Amino acid sequence: MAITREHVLQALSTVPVDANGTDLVASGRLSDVVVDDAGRVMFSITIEPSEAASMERVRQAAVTAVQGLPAVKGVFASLTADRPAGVGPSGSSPGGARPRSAAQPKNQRIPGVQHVIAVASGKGGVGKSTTACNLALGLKALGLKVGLLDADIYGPSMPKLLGIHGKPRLLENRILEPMEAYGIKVMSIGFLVEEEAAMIWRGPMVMSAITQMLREVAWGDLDVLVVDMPPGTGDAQLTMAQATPLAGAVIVSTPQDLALIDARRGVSMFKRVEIPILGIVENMATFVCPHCGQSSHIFGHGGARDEASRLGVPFLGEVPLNMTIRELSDSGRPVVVAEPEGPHARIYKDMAQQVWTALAGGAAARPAPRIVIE
Ligand SMILES: Nc1ncnc2c1ncn2[C@@H]1O[C@H](COP(=O)(O)OP(=O)(O)OP(=O)(O)O)[C@@H](O)[C@H]1O
Repeated sequence: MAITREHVLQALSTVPVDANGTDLVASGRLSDVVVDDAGRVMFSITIEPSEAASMERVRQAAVTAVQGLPAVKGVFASLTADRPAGVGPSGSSPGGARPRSAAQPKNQRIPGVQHVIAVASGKGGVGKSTTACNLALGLKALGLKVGLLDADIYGPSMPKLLGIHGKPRLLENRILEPMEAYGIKVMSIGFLVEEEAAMIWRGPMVMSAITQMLREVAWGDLDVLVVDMPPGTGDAQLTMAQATPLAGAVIVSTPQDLALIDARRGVSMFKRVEIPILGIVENMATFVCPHCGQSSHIFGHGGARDEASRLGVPFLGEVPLNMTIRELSDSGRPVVVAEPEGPHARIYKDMAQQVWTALAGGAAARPAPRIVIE
């Protein structure tokens, strides 16, 4: 018998949330309950930030209750807290103070993971996921142990980019085993929910889903965990910044003015939460005609380099607009592994080297202190 929403609600109505015995469904804290065709169940529980610890027990009880239903193949439940007062829609808070929600784990390290870096963009479609994936493989090519977390909940692309099929295994204590491709460990919401269901992950649910994917996955020992962020500069990015000690962020932009304005916003958002900018990448910089070999600058050229220098952050390189990059990505064989000695792989490997040098030096983008001899 297929599992339905009603079955799930019935199970959740047996879970008490307070000493008076109010049940989860009656408490009004339950989000919409989503059940997909494969029998996986998703929901979130709304809490006050101060209730994070006590309500975690309720979340676990809710998971247990739903898991006990026949035909349930998986449960993804999260606690969500409203934005703290004073934090605007783009995540800004008056006076530039670092906004925090007590519902999120605060900057705890992920055991075994040396450095977590974010790959971000101010807007969608600029090639952030392509860059994150090839940068991760470039780091791997340096001999490092690398993980890749696809936190782009709105449009997870790593399963396709890396040609990964199947579902991650559930280990003990609700911990997921990451998938593997080309020698890197990979986790994506795309492994857990169908594409259409991913679109349901909105607003506060996104925050909690990201922290779960960071912490409830057996990453093991990693030198670098690369996180492909959702595009934009909103809550999900701020959650990320707050949930884990990010060693730095790489910002991807195309050379267009509008993309650059968004990239600038991305840089300032990370700076506001004191996360070093590892550098800016210009993607789709030049178009080399496959027929005549002539280069043209469809979106303009050099804008990101200029912007990086204006903002005082490193410029990590420019990736041309190239059909091979696109075709290989579409077929699940990223260019760094498909053509490891080719010119495009070289660009990503150089990028990886610069990022690793900054990380290993511990300096990231922090300016060295100025020594004044008097
Ligand atoms: N340098 C490039 N040359 C050619 N095609 C590219 C390049 N970079 C990315 N693409 C293609 O552009 C499309 C968007 O890229 P990608 O998914 O990496 O962008 P994104 O910024 O992560 O998008 P979203 O925010 O929508 O997830 C993909 O089809 C990808 O193959």
